[in-house]
Amino acid sequence: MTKLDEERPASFCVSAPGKVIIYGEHAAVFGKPAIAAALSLRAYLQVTPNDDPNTITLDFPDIGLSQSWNRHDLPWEDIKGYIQRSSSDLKPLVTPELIPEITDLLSDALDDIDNRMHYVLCHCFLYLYVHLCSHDTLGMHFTARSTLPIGAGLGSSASTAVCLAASMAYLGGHVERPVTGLNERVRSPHNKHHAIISPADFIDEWSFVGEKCFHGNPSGIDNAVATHGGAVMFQRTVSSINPNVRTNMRNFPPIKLLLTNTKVPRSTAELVGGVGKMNIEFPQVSQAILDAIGHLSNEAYQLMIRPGFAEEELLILQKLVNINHGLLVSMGVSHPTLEQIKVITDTNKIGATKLTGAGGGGCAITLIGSDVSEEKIQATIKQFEVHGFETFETSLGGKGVGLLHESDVSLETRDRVFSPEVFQSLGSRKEIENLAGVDQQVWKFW
Ligand SMILES: Nc1ncnc2c1ncn2[C@@H]1O[C@H](COP(=O)(O)OP(=O)(O)O)[C@@H](O)[C@H]1O
Ligand SMILES: C[C@@](O)(CCOP(=O)(O)O)CC(=O)O
Ligand SMILES: [Mg+2]
Repeated sequence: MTKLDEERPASFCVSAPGKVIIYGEHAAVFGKPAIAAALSLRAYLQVTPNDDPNTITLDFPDIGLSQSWNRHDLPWEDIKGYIQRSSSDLKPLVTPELIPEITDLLSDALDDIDNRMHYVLCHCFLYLYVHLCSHDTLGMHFTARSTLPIGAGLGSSASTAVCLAASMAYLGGHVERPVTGLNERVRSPHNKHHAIISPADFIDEWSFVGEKCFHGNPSGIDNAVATHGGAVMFQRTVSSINPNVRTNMRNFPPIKLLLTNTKVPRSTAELVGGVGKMNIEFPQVSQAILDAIGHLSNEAYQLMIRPGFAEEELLILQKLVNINHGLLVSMGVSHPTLEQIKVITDTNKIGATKLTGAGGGGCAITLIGSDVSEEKIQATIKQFEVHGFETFETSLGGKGVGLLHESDVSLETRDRVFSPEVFQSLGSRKEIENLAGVDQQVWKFW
């Protein structure tokens, strides 16, 4: 082995799922409980060494972004004084708000970016990079692909933030490689009473910072699901002292969901901002709506964990879906296309529909009735297609953040799996899943 080989950092890929919020979006931002589950649609981030170890390269073809920086041009010295570190192990600490001085110091590196979406992504990348990596981290090539629709309410921002946080936490030496395979149980459950944070919680915390870069005031539910996977009941703690409450729902009931994308673009930041305005304009009205959503999430949770979940529970869950949608409409976050989906599913009597995620376009979910025939569902999907809507087939409750290390991939396929060019050129969702996934069994999960 030559000296150069020894110094060459290893290639790896990280991946995190999107999510579907079943009850409680928007209210989650204000500390009300919400229920969400991981999707099988995921974001993938390939990280490979650059030929020039001084260059940091980003290729995010899903949004048409190619960007690079010389690592020596980042203002490491000026930023150093603003980064807070743990006194015990010197790991960087998340702060309740983004540090404006750091954002300001990064503005030179972002100067030449005039596309808003590119700017937000690059700011998020650099903000996490200067905290989690260092001047000495060799320049890598970060290439991202997602099988999730972007800006459609399925948490693409959070799964991207989780991939960025996980890759940098690993590069920066803050977390070890995961060791748990796809079908294995976590070998050494983290002791909650132990002072040291688990790798998954470290990634969760830093991806929350990434979500803040994407949309200002996130609740944390999306990045929690993208990190930990499965299905959760989540409640943000509005005081900064207590941690958020995240209850895993291991026995998530076998509910059948139809996930339909209106394909109307919208921005979570704007929709969350709109609800914030309503809260200031009509505080009592707004509070009553948010409280009502919190109550219905609690009711739904009790039903979902009831042993012997059956028809009776499903019917009540459907009623709660309808109430939840009505409350979201009253908050001004629906869209005529989402109402069209609701009219079609109600007319066809296939189930109860609500918007999911931030709304304003994006996706709706339909909780399908137990007696609805497959023919009826297919006829409804055809009707959606006429309106230009797209229906996704996806399963709920999958794995959270994972890592595929080059040493886990055979020598014959390694060059292909870790080639940025090949990764960027992949066409279909299946191609992305298969190449980045190789054999799914090889991935390890934190
Ligand atoms: N694959 C991706 N490549 C680059 N940026 C992405 C990707 N996925 C998500 N993003 C970022 O997330 C933003 C969308 O987030 P958001 O408005 O919260 O919608 P959602 O999270 O529902 O998809 C995009 O504008 C982009 O900045
Ligand atoms: C509206 C909200 O509840 C969910 C936003 O989800 P998405 O970005 O639309 O996938 C905001 C949040 O909880 O951070
Ligand atoms: Mg988002």
